[in-house]
Amino acid sequence: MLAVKTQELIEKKAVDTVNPLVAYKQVSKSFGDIKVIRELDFIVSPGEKVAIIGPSGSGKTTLIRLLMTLEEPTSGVIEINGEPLWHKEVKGKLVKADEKHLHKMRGQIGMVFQQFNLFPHMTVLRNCTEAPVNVLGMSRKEAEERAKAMLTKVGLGNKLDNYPAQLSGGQQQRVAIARALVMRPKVMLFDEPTSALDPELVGEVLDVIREIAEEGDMAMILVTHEMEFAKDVADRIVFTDGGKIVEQGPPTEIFEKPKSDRLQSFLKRMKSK
Ligand SMILES: Nc1ncnc2c1ncn2[C@@H]1O[C@H](COP(=O)(O)OP(=O)(O)OP(=O)(O)O)[C@@H](O)[C@H]1O
Repeated sequence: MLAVKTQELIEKKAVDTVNPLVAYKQVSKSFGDIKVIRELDFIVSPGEKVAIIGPSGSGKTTLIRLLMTLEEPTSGVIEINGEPLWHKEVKGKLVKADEKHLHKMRGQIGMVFQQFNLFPHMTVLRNCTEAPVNVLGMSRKEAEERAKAMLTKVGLGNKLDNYPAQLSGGQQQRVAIARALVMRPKVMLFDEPTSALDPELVGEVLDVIREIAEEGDMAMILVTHEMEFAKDVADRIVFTDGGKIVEQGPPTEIFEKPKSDRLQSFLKRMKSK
């Protein structure tokens, strides 16, 4: 049986929106004694593009690792399309989810990390077909067709048979983006996707992300230190500090009329960098 609080949170409607794609309800995450995320409520609508900004250590990466099921909340509930990520119903009772449930939920999410995490011994094409074949059960033929289309979309249709080591960092990150897209996720998570790149390679990766964002239907949650990019791409900017959302709103409000002292001084520091 679940704790009463968890049960109540699952039953509680997410604030502010009728059918959120993603809902964090009172989510906290601690590592030992350190509370990194604090009773956080956060929603993302279908197709919405959200950029998360905030000082180093404010919990941005942890926030999206929780959705990717790479971390488990210490308390609170996360839902995708109204279905709890870490809990499932068995015979009318909510219980802790098993690996099968997590696997199914994870199938709706794509993630692109700072490091590209490609398999070095596999070709570019193979890197993009392993998960759809092994995780989604897609036929290899369909996976290859879809992978080729996604690799072409990110400008790498001519690199199918190359190995990661033969590509630049920017190209490797574009493979990682194509690999996530092949899975047809409902939401794509980007964790500082350009921070491991040489400065001259940042633009090509941002351009690809921008293009995907403009296509529209997939939601995106993007952790970034690139303020101009966040302004361009996001429908909403979320400013986190101390494991909480301090302020959020459309880019024009957040960047041009920041309300809180903490956001004002963060933006000042970012400008002077
Ligand atoms: N697995 C872990 N074990 C212990 N502490 C962790 C772990 N993961 C994160 N932390 C701590 O949690 C805090 C928040 O980390 P997180 O990476 O989420 O912040 P961030 O806002 O993404 O930072 P940055 O902008 O520097 O990437 C940091 O103090 C970090 O050291």
